[in-house]
Amino acid sequence: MGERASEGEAREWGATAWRILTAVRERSPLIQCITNYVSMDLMANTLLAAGASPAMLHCLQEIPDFTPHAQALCINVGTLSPDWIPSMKTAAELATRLGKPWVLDPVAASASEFRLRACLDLVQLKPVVLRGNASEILALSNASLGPSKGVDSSHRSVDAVEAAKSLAQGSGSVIAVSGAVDIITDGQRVVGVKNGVAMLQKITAAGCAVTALIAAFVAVDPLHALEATASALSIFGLAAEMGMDMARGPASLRIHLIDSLHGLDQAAVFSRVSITSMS
Ligand SMILES: Nc1ncnc2c1ncn2[C@@H]1O[C@H](COP(=O)(O)OP(=O)(O)O)[C@@H](O)[C@H]1O
Ligand SMILES: Cc1ncsc1CCOP(=O)(O)O
Ligand SMILES: [Mg+2]
Repeated sequence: MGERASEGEAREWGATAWRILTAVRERSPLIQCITNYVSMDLMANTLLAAGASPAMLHCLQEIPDFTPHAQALCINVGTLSPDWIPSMKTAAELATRLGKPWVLDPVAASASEFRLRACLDLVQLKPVVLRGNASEILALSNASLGPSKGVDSSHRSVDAVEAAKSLAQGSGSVIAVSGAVDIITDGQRVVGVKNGVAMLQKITAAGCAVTALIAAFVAVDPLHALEATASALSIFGLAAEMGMDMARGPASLRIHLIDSLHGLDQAAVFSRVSITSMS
């Protein structure tokens, strides 16, 4: 796989990421999040810092009234229990029926048969994008439980490229595998994102937060889900890189990441977005 971006390609990706971030800031899309208890705060603050409008609504009775008003939906199974599943499925079905993009985060998909089954059922409901770590993508692609470290990955993203392509081809979703290099594929094209810092792994719900950011980016550019996904991962990683310059550890990185995302300017995006075609 050739991974060197030409200068022209790098410039184009910078322009794409900036265009989509600007659209999020200008249009402030409403993002409905059905997400785990751990992630609610960081996810909502990440969306706000990017310019989007978060709503953490997961009550089944509210979905028919509320989901039609959202520009995108983010479903995350992190603290799953059986009573959450009807809300997730109803919202996903409604979003798909209304032509609204929805995004799935299959947290700890390989932790149990119950969770794996729920994630595979949700994949059937056609998320526009599915973002997980390498262990989660491998479990879904093989439809089997693997070695599980719970919510953290025990695999490298680069070792899940073929699994991601096969899952994308089987599901019709764009698949993103996060890690040191984020891999994004629609089953044909493969793109890599190098922005980010290793210390993100020490902030709980960093993955959940970037999945919600993907939902915001896809909300304003639903026809280019792969580009929107790569851009969101790159912008989040870049905010982390800039936040890291001021951070003293994971707790302060969490704060500086949000500040950097809020303040991100065109010069930084054009010069530091690192997205390359890998196929
Ligand atoms: N080793 C790393 N170096 C740089 N960025 C990383 C690294 N590992 C994860 N990230 C970034 O951290 C964020 C969360 O990814 P990840 O830790 O894989 O998700 P999860 O928390 O769901 O397991 C992503 O933006 C990803 O790019
Ligand atoms: C620790 C934990 N336990 C259940 S959900 C959750 C948060 C996981 O967040 P992420 O996948 O972004 O690390
Ligand atoms: Mg996760």
